[in-house]
Amino acid sequence: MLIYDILPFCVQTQRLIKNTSALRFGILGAARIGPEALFKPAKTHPDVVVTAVACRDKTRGQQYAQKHDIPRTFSGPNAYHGKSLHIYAQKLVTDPDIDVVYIALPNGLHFEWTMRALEAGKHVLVEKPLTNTAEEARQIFALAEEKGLVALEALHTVFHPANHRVREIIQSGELGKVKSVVSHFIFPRFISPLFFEKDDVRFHYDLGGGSMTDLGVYPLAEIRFVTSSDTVPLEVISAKAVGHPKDPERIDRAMHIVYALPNTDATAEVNIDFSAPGWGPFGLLPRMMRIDATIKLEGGSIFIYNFVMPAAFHFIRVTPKKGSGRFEQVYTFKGGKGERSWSTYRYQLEAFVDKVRGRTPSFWHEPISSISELETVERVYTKAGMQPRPASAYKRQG
Ligand SMILES: NC(=O)C1=CN([C@@H]2O[C@H](COP(=O)(O)OP(=O)(O)OC[C@H]3O[C@@H](n4cnc5c(N)ncnc54)[C@H](OP(=O)(O)O)[C@@H]3O)[C@@H](O)[C@H]2O)C=CC1
Ligand SMILES: O=C1OC[C@@H](O)[C@H](O)[C@H]1O
Repeated sequence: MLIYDILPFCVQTQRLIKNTSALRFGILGAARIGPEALFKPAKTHPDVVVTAVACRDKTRGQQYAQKHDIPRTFSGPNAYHGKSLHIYAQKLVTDPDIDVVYIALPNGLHFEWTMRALEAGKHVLVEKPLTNTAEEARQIFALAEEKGLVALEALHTVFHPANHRVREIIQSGELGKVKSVVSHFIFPRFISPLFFEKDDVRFHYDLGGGSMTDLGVYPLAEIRFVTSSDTVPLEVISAKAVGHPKDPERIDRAMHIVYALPNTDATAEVNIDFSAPGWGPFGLLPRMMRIDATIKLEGGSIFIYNFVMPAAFHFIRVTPKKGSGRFEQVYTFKGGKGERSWSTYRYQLEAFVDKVRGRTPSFWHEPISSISELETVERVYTKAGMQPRPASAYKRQG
């Protein structure tokens, strides 16, 4: 089970009549994230159909396709690795009946398969983090631009109106300048095995695992987005990693990071953990699951609870130093597209399709934001005394 499996997004499952020329998406990997990030949102988008999945294992691929109503399966052993063995994934990305490739593979494979899809002339929606290195991200956006294709890192949270509302409150100036931010994304140890597999892709260095690449990109994106500092890498003042038992030297189970926000003396502190131990005598008292951010400003504070899955439930508490506070919950944009039931992924899909269709999306997660996010991730690992995630061996073709 993963965190999104427990969310009540079922309201999104009503069926629509699709456009006859709807964009045909193919997913690489019979991935756990597929249903929440693409299949459910696609059900309410008239211009999206999911038509194919590539999977290493034939039986599992077929079961996945059947379960999620995906008409075509490309599968066979070792679909993603080796010179000739990647044939099934390559068949999907080069298939003339696919318009968009959705890359839901482990992080360390994102670069190669995004490049292969772009080389084949396909638009690409890539799971977060876009790549293992900032240089790889630059290559992706350069190729996408050269080919006139859309490539988007699926950093879905920044598409949701709740996070836009926090940014709007800060930008309005009602509470003055930002002084500090503190953010958490923490899974307590007692429930961690429910969300992460024993041998999870997140715990493999060669696959780009680690708490910073997996969990850390969310608080990082939130901090940068709400403080409008998402076009430059953040300076990392300090970063302390706790090693994961599977590979303690290279994989971080937890990270404590302090960033400097640009053009100000404000700092942002982040705590992330795949499996936070209990506290108190013998660590017997369990910790709470935490997904929140507190922004302190000159004139008060803003707290957002659940900036990662705000469609399930969230609240924004605004506490001015003078006067009374308030709570807000924001599920739609005023006068914009969207519905109460739309998840972060659904808003993201709307924007992605708008972009592919040549319309201006109401919001876009720009290439510069992805590149500078990855520069920051590299800085965090270096500061923490760990090797940044390894670059892919894949070289652009042609
Ligand atoms: N946007 C979001 O909210 C979320 C995003 N993610 C991101 O999505 C991506 C996939 O995560 P998730 O769905 O949890 O992952 P899964 O564990 O489901 O793995 C995804 C796919 O990767 C392939 N795979 C697994 N292990 C290996 C391996 N050792 N070598 C090569 N391929 C392998 C499998 O392909 P096959 O089916 O062919 O066996 C699998 O289907 C990650 O980048 C993650 O960061 C994840 C969760 C939430
Ligand atoms: O949304 C998420 O929550 C849990 C993580 O492990 C996952 O990769 C992430 O995207």
